Amino acid sequence: MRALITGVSGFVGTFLCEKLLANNYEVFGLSRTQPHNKSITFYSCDITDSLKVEQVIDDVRPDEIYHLAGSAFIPFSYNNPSETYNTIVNGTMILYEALRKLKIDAKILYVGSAAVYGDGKSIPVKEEDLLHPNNPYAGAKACADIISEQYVRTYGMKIIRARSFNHTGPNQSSNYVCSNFAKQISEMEHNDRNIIRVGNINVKRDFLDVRDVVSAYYLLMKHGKVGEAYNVSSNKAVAISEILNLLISNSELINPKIEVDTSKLRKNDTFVRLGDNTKLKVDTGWSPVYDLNETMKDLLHYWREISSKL
Ligand SMILES: C[C@H]1O[C@H](OP(=O)(O)OP(=O)(O)OC[C@H]2O[C@@H](n3cnc4c(=O)[nH]c(N)nc43)[C@H](O)[C@@H]2O)[C@@H](O)[C@@H](O)C1=O
Repeated sequence: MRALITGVSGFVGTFLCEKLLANNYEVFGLSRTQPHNKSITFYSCDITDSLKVEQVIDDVRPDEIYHLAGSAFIPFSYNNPSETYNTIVNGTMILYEALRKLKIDAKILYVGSAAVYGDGKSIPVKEEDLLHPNNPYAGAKACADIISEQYVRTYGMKIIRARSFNHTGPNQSSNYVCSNFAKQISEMEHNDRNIIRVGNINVKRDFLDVRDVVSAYYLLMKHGKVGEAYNVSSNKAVAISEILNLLISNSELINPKIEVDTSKLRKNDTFVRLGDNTKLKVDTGWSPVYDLNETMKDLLHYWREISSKL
């Protein structure tokens, strides 16, 4: 089986690559930056470069495509809406058009985001709920989600949509909340600083371990229904303050000070993001195996290794 991962060098792409290799796939990857795994065939390519994307698809002729490429950090999108829409919306169109033009009938997992729901009316949100994007990233993901459905209905392309909720784990960029706190804490274990800088820690998020997320993508590709959207979520909402407490309780810190850094506060931050994962479980048999405390321990371990080398 030949699988192409767009955005292969990113946080999730790296874990997905390992998962597919472990399942005897021939893995091909496309990204702007070099991948961690050297045993794949890698193409240095920007997803918005239509000519190059077409060449890659023609060369690889994949059976499966996991479409992960595109920026994922919501605050970046506030100041860079055009770039965000370009990589996510245009990038998705370029991929689908290359496949259509070359008549390649690959199965595709479009990796979208739960951010598309915004502050939805129902909690937990279900796939049939309306999309209410409240930032450029969420708007772009909503557009690409709709384009994906349209390409199934119009051209019969075999696209399954994932709507992924927050995820974390070792190797994640410190842009994201869990990784940011774990990094600060691991550094504080080695220096005299006693203040953790935070944004809004009253909001609630539905977190999965990245390793459970890639298992969901693997199973969705196998058993997900073409044309359908699936929440990839834990079904549990946790306050960011609870995440912080969990990390502190697994650390050597005693009563660190928590200080709000106003530059980390966001306009229109979604208050509660919680997803119903029944459809994913029923259609694919997926079930998460990592509990949040285990994930936080692994994340702390990852940052301690880095801090100890500084
Ligand atoms: C589903 C969705 O999930 C992710 O988007 P996100 O929810 O914005 O993720 P995050 O880790 O940046 O923030 C989570 C929450 O935590 C609050 N928060 C408090 N204090 C800090 C803090 O110090 N840093 C950060 N980053 N956030 C903080 C922050 O205000 C926000 O409410 C992406 O993967 C995205 O690609 C995606 O698709």
